[in-house]
Amino acid sequence: MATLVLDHLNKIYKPRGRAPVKAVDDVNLASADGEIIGLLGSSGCGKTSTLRMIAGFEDVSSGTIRIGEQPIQQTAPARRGVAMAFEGYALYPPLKIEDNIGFALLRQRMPRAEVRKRVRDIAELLEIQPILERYPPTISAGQQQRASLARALVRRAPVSLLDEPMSQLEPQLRAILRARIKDYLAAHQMTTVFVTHDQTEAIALADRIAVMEKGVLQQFASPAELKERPANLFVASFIGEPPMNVVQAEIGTTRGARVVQLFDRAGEPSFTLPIGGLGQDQIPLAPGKVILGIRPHRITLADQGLQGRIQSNQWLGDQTHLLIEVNGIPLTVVTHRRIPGRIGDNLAIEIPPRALHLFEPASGRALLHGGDAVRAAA
Ligand SMILES: Nc1ncnc2c1ncn2[C@@H]1O[C@H](COP(=O)(O)OP(=O)(O)OP(=O)(O)O)[C@@H](O)[C@H]1O
Repeated sequence: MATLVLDHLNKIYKPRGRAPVKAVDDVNLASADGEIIGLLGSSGCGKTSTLRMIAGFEDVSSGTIRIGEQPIQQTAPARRGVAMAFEGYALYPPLKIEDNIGFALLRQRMPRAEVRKRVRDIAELLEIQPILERYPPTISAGQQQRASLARALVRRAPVSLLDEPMSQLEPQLRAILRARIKDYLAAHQMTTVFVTHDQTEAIALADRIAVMEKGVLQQFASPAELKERPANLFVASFIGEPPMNVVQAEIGTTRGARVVQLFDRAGEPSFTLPIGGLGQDQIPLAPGKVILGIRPHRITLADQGLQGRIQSNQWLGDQTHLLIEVNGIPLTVVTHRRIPGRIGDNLAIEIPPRALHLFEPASGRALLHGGDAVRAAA
């Protein structure tokens, strides 16, 4: 167990004959001891480059990486106290899976019997006991991936790095292993960074998630915080399934009361929502254009309220996803009830103040989270 710190970390690739690529842009991040961190973002956002710099397989362009108090970017990969599970597995073909997994422990001169026990235990956890006697080229991609993961986890290194550790596994097995891996990491207090582009995986496994986009760390926070208090419109739209509703809007006043005026896709004024209680004391909300975010789960169905028309209605077994058009604005709504309405039927909704998130149009920066303002006013 150790802390991991990334301090103004940058990676610029300079491919021959092509323009330089800034893959990692001034990333700052500090883990707690034994913390599990998910690096989450879409393809090409710099997750793997960050992981490979920590492991020592990629040079740092500038900035510092520290494990504990120790800067490590000049230290050889094998001496960093880092164990990595590679996306491409990187198993040694001439060694049996058991020997692949135990290799680093034997090199540390751990007694053979102890290595064997540790390897057997991790193999059981990852359900690969039946292939321990086999060689890498003779097993499936999913088995190779679990062998590679076992080889990293068995070491209980100060820092473990896992690159898309379960991408080859079917969803059911992935969900089971996720829970077991989380237990294992917590039991051994293993500081871990794992890369994923799957937000369900990030939310299930991580204590905190670092959301990256275009090499820039957008927010580093707990899953709940990312949902309730997204730092900007990118995080707000990226985290949450189905994604947040995003509507052009304007803060104004109607008959002395503060409201947010929503606009439809053609830029025509649609309906207004009262926001009298939000941010009244702090007054962070000057009149003017904003982007309004509304989480689908926070919209409620009501007997009376905003009148809408159903555009789609899907029951997914445990929740209903509705698309409801309210005066030219389509809104996704999620409810855990089964809703009988058909396409074209009328349905009324309510959008409580705590459902609202307001963002600055130019920068996307969050201005106000309705939940915070409602809590502050209570
Ligand atoms: N060796 C390289 N030379 C030049 N550019 C590179 C190199 N490796 C990565 N890049 C570029 O750097 C950026 C970040 O790549 P990186 O692999 O870190 O992203 P990622 O988030 O891990 O993506 P993915 O999820 O697809 O693996 C991308 O634009 C990529 O094309």
